[in-house]
Amino acid sequence: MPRQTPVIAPSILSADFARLGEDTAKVLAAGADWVHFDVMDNHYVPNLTIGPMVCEALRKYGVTAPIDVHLMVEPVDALAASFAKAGATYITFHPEATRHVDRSLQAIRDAGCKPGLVFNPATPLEVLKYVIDKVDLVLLMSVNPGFGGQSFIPSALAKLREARAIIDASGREIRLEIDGGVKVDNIGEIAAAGADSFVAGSAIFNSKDYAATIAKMREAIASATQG
Ligand SMILES: O=C(CO)[C@H](O)[C@H](O)COP(=O)(O)O
Repeated sequence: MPRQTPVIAPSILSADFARLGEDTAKVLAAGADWVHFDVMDNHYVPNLTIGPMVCEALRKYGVTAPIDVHLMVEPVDALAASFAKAGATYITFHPEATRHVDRSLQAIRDAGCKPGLVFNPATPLEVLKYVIDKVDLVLLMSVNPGFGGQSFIPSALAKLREARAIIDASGREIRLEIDGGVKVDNIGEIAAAGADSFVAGSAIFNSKDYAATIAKMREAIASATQG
């Protein structure tokens, strides 16, 4: 199956929360494809961020791009349902944060969203083989979740190759996303390892020129994967 068109998904965890609508619109106007929306509950991860009301507010502000909600919460189901109502496009969660992974995935699809699973750096991909027909997105964490601005964990490259083989063998169109420490200077090797969707927070929002940074990321992906 041909590789899906690369997607750049800036993590608004690194945006200016005092001007979230404006900063989100600015990064989309600069060429970003999706909005990556990190939800932290100070329980599953040691940090606290934003919930469904903020997702709904971004929709009301005029954001029409896909909103890629990454739930770092436990339990999962009630918040996933609220995010579906709030305008989420993708909703991903960590398999260890829910008792019934298959049921949680199905509930997200039944609510009209695209479901996905997220794997921490030391979490094996084993569960994927049982639910591969129910996921539209596989997200590999290349940092331990909870904070932006951490360094990329190199073992994520081998795990990307492993996930890519599982996805290709499924014959389904499933996106393979990477999150954590993604920068202009490593995004090429990350793409070559099999990722097609790239979350980047600090690399984009801490740069002076969002458009130039996103363009450099796209160039690095293209030169690492074409030919
Ligand atoms: O989920 C996350 C942390 O849990 C963030 O999306 C991720 O770390 C992105 O930030 P950066 O690109 O700065 O590493």
